[in-house]
Parts: sequence; C-alpha cells; structure tokens
Amino acid sequence: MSESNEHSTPETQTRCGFVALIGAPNAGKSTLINALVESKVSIVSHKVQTTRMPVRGIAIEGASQLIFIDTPGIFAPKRRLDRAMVTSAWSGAHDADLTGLLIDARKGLDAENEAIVSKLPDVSGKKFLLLNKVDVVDKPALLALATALNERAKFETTFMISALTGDGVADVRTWLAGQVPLGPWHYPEDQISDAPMRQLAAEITREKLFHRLHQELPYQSTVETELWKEMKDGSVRIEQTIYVERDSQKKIVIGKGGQTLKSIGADARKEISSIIEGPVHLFLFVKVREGWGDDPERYREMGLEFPRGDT
Ligand SMILES: Nc1nc2c(ncn2[C@@H]2O[C@H](COP(=O)(O)OP(=O)(O)OP(=O)(O)O)[C@@H](O)[C@H]2O)c(=O)[nH]1
Repeated sequence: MSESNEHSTPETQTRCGFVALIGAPNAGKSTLINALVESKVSIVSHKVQTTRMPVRGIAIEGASQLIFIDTPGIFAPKRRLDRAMVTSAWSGAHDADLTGLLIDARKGLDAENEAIVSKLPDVSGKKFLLLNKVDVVDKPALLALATALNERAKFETTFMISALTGDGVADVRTWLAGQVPLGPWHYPEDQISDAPMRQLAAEITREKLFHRLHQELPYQSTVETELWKEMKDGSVRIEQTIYVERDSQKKIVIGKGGQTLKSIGADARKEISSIIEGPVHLFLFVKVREGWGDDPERYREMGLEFPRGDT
C-alpha cells in the first residue's frame, strides 16, 4: 500500500500518538484492539471497569508507537451513569490524535450509529472509518454502507476489516503508523507489554489510598508502579511508590506502626491479584516529592492526563 515506505523512516524520526476507537457497544472494539496490539493485556483489561484504564494497549509499527485509548461503547444514554460513560468516550476522542469510528457492518447505519456520526464533527483530530465484521457481510452492502457514511462525515480513509479473523487489521496498523505525529515514544520499549498493567495497578492502589484517607490527603498525591516483574513461580512482584507533597502526609499514609500502609497494600494486592488471576506480591513505598505537580511528563506516565495532539 502507499504508506509502506514509512518503514524506511530513520530511527531518529520516531512517531508516537494516541488513537481512540469509538463505536456502539459490541461493534468489536476489544477484539480489534487485541488484534492490533497482540498482547494479553487488552484481554485482561476487558474485565476491568474501563474508565480506570485509559491506555488499553500499545502497538509498535516500524518507528511508530501507537497508544490505544480505552473508550466505553457509545449509546443513547438514558440514565445518569450512562451519560457519564458516553461523555467519557467522547472525551477520549477529543484527547486523541486520531479517532477511528468502528461500525458493525451487519448493523449498518442504524439509529445508534446515526447518532454517533452526527456528533463526529465535534471531534477535533483526524477521523477514520472502520467497517467491521466483513466476514459476515457481503461486498455490495459494504460498499453502500461505506458510501453512506462518507457522505455524512469527513473520514481520512475507510477500512473494511474483520477484527475476528484479522483480515485488514495490518493495513490499519500501517496506516496509523504513518499518521501519528513525529515525536519520541511515550513508553520505553521494555515496558510496552506491561505498561497498561503497571498503570492499572497504580490506579488501584491510588483508589485504595483515597478510600482510606480522602479527607487527609490532597487529591494530587499519587502512585507510580516502579517494578512489575513476572516471577518464575507465576506470581508477580510489584513495587510502587506513593508520592506525597509533605512529610506530615507521609506519616499519615504510613500510619501508626505502618498499619495504614499495610491495609492499603492488602486491599490493592487483593484486587490486582483478582484481575490478573494470580498471586501478587506488592511492596509499597512512600516518598515526599516537592513540586511534582508541575511535571506534566509524570502526569502522563500515570495516565492522569492525555497530551493533546497539537505537536
Ligand atoms: N463475525 C465477527 N464477529 C466479530 C468481529 N469482531 C468482533 N466480533 C464479535 O462481536 C462481539 C463484540 O465484540 P467486542 O470486541 O467485545 O465489542 P466491543 O465493541 O469491545 O464491546 P463493548 O466492550 O461492549 O463496547 C463479540 O462476540 C466478538 O466476537 C468480526 O470481525 N467478525
């Protein structure tokens, strides 16, 4: 295909970007991300409440790093919680460099998809169209659907794929690799496979921390996973640091005789262990980091904020 010479990009010309996939529930987002990322991480994350895990998977294609943002399925919200989920899906798209609209080609342009398409102009980055499940839809219907959708919104390109069989998925990855902005990779190569899990584990510990101490800690206190190591016996050793702003907060987190930290650790360990379905050894450290809140790179690593695609 036309973009294939992208592979000859010199090593220094790395690219990196955030890609959001949006679509109605059951359009096949999880299946597609699994196929794009080829890692067990996205399978695990399917079981986890989505908003906790902004980064769903990372793929490398040539000199490009593609970071897939998780978004919940978009549907017509009836309840308040539904509305929050849908808002979160759209905000994922607003933060991404590229947004792919995934359509279940069997369903075509039904009311649900019409509603999503009508909101697409509000998304600022580049948009592309993915007609999924081509394994079960005949060609004339696909072409008609592609035409109808392209008349309603501006897409850079249209892919016809089967996330299930993998048909056409490599073309999507190659195209994305050429589209994401020039820039350094956000994740070091040796952390790619477990970066989303590190982030999720940090988010879980952070949640337990605030559950215990929400009145005593400033919201900015945060957690980083420094080590994620799969051991020979099948267990995972995780080392995390809780960063606070002042010595007095450090004392609060540790608690009398270390009791508070111990119970936060026990809660977090239990939950991480149930998600990865295996034993976890969790080690928590508490450090004072002054002025850490000014460091946007740190925010990013922790998944608290997405960089905007304005490079
Ligand atoms: N025939 C066929 N089925 C597919 C394809 N892609 C996904 N599916 C099936 O469609 C169903 C929904 O797929 P998911 O990947 O879970 O969909 P999702 O969009 O992540 O769903 P939510 O998490 O609810 O938003 C599953 O039963 C998949 O096996 C495809 O290309 N062809």
